[in-house]
Amino acid sequence: MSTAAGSTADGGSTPPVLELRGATARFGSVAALSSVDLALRGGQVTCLLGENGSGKSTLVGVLSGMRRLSEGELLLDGRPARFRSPRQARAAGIATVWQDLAIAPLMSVWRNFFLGAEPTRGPRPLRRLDVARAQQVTTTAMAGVGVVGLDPDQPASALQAGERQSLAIARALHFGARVLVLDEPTAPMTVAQRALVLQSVVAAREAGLAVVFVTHSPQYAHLVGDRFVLLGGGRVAGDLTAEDVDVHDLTRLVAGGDELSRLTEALRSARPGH
Ligand SMILES: Nc1ncnc2c1ncn2[C@@H]1O[C@H](COP(=O)(O)OP(=O)(O)OP(=O)(O)O)[C@@H](O)[C@H]1O
Repeated sequence: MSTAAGSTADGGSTPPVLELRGATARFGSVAALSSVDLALRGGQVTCLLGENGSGKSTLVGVLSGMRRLSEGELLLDGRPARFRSPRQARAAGIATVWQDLAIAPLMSVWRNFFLGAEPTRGPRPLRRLDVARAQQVTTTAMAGVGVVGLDPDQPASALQAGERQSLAIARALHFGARVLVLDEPTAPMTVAQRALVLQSVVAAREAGLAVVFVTHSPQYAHLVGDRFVLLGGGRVAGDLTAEDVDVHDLTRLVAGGDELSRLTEALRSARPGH
């Protein structure tokens, strides 16, 4: 439970890449998020857990440029940032893998990987697509997140759910994202497919990205998470590190909000520097 000297209450010693301070997002009179503080650091997997309606999707929307804050701020590298669209967030290095991830099913896997950013070769007026290189880059990038032996030329519709997520994560890594926001699909996945997704999450952490993993499963969260942020009613109901809780405790805490708030408070006051 102890933290290294100089570390902060959320378990990190490096400055956050992306941070929310007092983030509030309203839909009319409903506050989907209320005064949320969240610091996301490179090389750390932050799992976002909470019941249906607790504000997870709204938080993902805020981080990814889909939703504006009603109050509070979003900081990128310590400076206030305002994303007017997902495109702007992407350009700032925030890659989001949506629950209902869209792919172009009839296009090949490598086409889906590059989506308009394909490598070219030859001098300018005659420049053409470097298909062989695009295929090789796709194969290597997919192997990097644990999908080996893939035919990059097959239609993307042949990919299974977990492989599609891996494709999006491999893409984010290849194109230099600094933050990966992964909104886990609610549709059932086989254990093997889920394992692939978790492997991709680990690959992203190892590449130094700040990863936000939104999941309904404390068990899967505990396998890869460094930190667990539990939302309840749009507020942060718990903020724990992997050192604070084992998987059994985490499962129990996700199911019982009151106990969780008490534990989080107790841990916070026990941490050095508090
Ligand atoms: N477009 C909207 N208009 C009005 N209220 C909304 C809208 N989107 C979300 N809300 C409300 O905001 C709150 C948080 O919803 P949100 O979808 O962020 O939760 P969630 O944790 O992602 O839930 P789920 O796990 O079901 O996706 C809920 O009370 C929800 O009803």
